[in-house]
Amino acid sequence: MANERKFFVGGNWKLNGDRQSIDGIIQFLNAGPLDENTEVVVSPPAIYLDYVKSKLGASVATSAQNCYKLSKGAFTGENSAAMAKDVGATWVILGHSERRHVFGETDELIGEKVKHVLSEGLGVIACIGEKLEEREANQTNDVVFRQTKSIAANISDWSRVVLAYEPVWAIGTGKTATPDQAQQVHKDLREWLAQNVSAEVAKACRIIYGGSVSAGNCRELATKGDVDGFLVGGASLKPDFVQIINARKA
Ligand SMILES: O=C[C@H](O)COP(=O)(O)O
Repeated sequence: MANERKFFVGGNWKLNGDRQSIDGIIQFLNAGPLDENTEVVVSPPAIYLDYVKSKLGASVATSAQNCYKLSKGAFTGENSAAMAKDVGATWVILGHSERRHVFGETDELIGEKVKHVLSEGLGVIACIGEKLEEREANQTNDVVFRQTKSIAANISDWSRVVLAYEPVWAIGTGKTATPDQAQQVHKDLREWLAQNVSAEVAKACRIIYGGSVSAGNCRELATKGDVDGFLVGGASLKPDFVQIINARKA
């Protein structure tokens, strides 16, 4: 069933890239061609945000991979949304599973960051997702609803939020959720939004999938009615990313 949500594809480069490899990524992105019906965002390491923005064509936006909950101060090693905005970024990824599980970020801190980033005028790609043991214990919805609840409590403007469902067991493992598994969670999340936020937000909010998305599996995933795009890790560093951006193109 067609809907009015614009397909959204983000490339999360994680802790990868140097000027030489980044030049290669910029080259294939600028060459495209990229489906104009897809909103495209790339998220380089913060150190390269300015460089990437200065070289990319205007149709691709940039995002920070994280930021602190305040705009400045004595917080050695952190970056802020204000700084990302200053170098042209329009989005920040928050709550990525690596932030949650490698760096110990809590639902509470992620909620505070969501609130802060929106107050700075940027968009938020808010990530949620269950671990393998949680899925096996039938706790997937409990986990993603709990994570979404603490994000939702801090959202002042849903038009600047994209929800990224990324099952932890599928990230970087080559083990993708099946299109039906992804669709089921996305549908359940949309129902949660309808019941806990509003029918309008549930209808308009993009819910994107992340976890071993590739040129080979993106088209089938993209046929699912509640899959509104992707957050891509490893494959966003390769020319395959163009095929993923174009997953809905005939
Ligand atoms: O943010 C992206 C996700 O962590 C997915 O990464 P991946 O495509 O390498 O599995």
